[in-house]
Amino acid sequence: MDTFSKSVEEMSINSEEPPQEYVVKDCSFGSIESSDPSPGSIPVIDISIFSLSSSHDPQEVENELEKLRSALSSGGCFQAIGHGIPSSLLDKLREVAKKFFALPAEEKHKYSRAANEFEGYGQDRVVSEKQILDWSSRLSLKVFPEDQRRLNFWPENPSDFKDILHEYAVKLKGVMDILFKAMEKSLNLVEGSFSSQFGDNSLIKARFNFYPPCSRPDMVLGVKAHSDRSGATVLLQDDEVGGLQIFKDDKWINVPVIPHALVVNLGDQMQIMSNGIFKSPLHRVLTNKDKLRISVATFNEPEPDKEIGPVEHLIDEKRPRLYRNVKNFAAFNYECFQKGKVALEEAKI
Ligand SMILES: O=C(O)CCC(=O)C(=O)O
Ligand SMILES: [Fe+2]
Repeated sequence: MDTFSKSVEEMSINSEEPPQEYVVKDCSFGSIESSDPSPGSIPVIDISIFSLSSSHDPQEVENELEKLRSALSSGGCFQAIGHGIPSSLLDKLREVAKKFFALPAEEKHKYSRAANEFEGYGQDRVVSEKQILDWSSRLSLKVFPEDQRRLNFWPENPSDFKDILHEYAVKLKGVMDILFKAMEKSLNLVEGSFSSQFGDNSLIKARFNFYPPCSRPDMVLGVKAHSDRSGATVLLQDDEVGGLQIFKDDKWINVPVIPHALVVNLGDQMQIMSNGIFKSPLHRVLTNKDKLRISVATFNEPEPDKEIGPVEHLIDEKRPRLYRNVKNFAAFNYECFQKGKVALEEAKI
C-alpha cells in the first residue's frame, strides 16, 4: 500500500512521520509558525437579541446590529452565544461524532465517499499531484432539503447519530433564519434581500471534521487556508481543543474555544451578495501533537440552479458592482480550484 492511500487515522495511531504530500512547503499566507498566539479579536455576539420574541430596547438591538455589521465587514467571523440550541444537544452532537470516528476502519468504510462526490466519509478530494493534503478525515452529509438526504451515508453506529444530527439541523435552520434577518437589517436592506436569493430549497450540508494527533504540527495543517464556498457557515468547535485560525488584518488569529458558542463565518456567496461589504474570511486549522480534535461545520448554500448576485441596494457610484451574477457556485468553485484559480476572483467583473 502506498502512503497516499493510508488514512491519517492510521498514521496517527502509529505516530508516523507525515508523508511529503502533507507537508506545507510554501504557504503564500504565511508559514505555520507565523501564527499570532495572542488572544485574537473575534467578537462574541449575543444573538438572542435578534430573535422575534425578544423584547429588548431598540437602542440595544441597534448596538448589537452594529456589532454584527462590523464583525462581518472586517473579519467575516464571530462567535454566537444566546443561539437557543441546548448545550446538551451540542454535547451530544460532538459525542456521536467522536464515537463514529472511533469505529474500526472497516466500519467507517461502509460510508466511504466515491472519488468524485462530496457526500460520505473520507479525506481530501485529490485534484492534482501538487496538492498538499489535510491532516483530517471527514464525513459530509446533505441534511436539507430533507428529501435529498442520502441515508446510506448516515451512520447506523452510534445508533442515535441520525436523530441527533436531524435535531441539530432543524434548530440550526432556525438560527440561520434569525441571522439572515439580522444581517439584512444591519445593512438597512428589506427582509429577504439575502435569504430569498437562496431559494425555497436552499441546502444545508454538514461536515464532521476529525483531526487526529499529528507528530509534526509545525509542518502539517489540519485544513489548508481556504474560504468557504457557502453562503454562511456555522461551526461547532471541539469543546477543549482549539486550532481554528482566521486571517484578519494580515495575521492569523486564533479562534478561542467557547464550549457552547457557535462560530459563524461567512462564505464566498455572501461576499458576492453583499457586493463585497461582508467578508468571506480565509481560515485554516492547525494540528495538535497530543490531542484529537472534532468539529462540525454546517454550510448554508443557495439552490444550485438559482442565480445569485450583489443586492441592488448595495450598488451605487461609491461602491460599483464588484461581482457578476453566478449560479451553481459550488461546481464553479470546484472547477476553479482544479485550475488553480480562486472562484471569488473569477466572479469579479
Ligand atoms: O474544524 C474547523 O474548525 C474548521 C473546519 C472548516 O473550515 C471547514 O470544514 O470548512
Ligand atoms: Fe472552512
